[in-house]
Amino acid sequence: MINPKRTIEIGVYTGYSLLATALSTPPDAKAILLFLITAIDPKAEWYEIGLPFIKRAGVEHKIDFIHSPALPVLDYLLLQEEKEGSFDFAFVDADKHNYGNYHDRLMKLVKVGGVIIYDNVLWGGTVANPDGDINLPADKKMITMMAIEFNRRIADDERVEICVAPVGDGLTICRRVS
Ligand SMILES: C[S@@+](CC[C@H](N)C(=O)[O-])C[C@H]1O[C@@H](n2cnc3c(N)ncnc32)[C@H](O)[C@@H]1O
Repeated sequence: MINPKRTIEIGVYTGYSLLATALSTPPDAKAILLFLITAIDPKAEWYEIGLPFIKRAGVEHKIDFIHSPALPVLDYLLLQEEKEGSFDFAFVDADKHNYGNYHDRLMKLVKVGGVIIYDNVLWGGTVANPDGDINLPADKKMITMMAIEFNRRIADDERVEICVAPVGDGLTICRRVS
């Protein structure tokens, strides 16, 4: 849809969504031999499990895997003026309590017209009825409340147009419009 060339992946795990992104970057990306996808996760051992499949798919050269929590990496990218507005796409599927912090940074890193997707925004459906399951453990309930707050915040953010896709655990597709 947006023909992404430079992308950010926050939360890699074994690289399932990363591989999908890598396969969807344009074929000419291969010719210019640049790292196109900045993929960030503090657990390198999980990425290494998926890496053979990424190699087999012939897209490893497109990926700059950064073994770190995402926030300091995003802040480092923002120190480089040329990185502002330089990304076409970001996929966020990591620690839920930082989604708001990621949004603040990604709104500077992703260009106007670019897309950010946030995963797990429905949090098992609990966002629709946070008091519905009294057996929900406290840590899960806390994430429910964070997801509600994040969803409200994104809905009120005039810099983006959003669409919540009720697939899987809920994806918010967010297009930067200003
Ligand atoms: C649900 S998994 C990601 C799944 C992946 N997107 C996929 O489709 O296979 C969440 C990942 O977020 C990572 N994570 C947790 N805290 C993080 C942080 N502060 N910064 C970046 N990644 C983080 C975890 O290590 C884990 O690999």
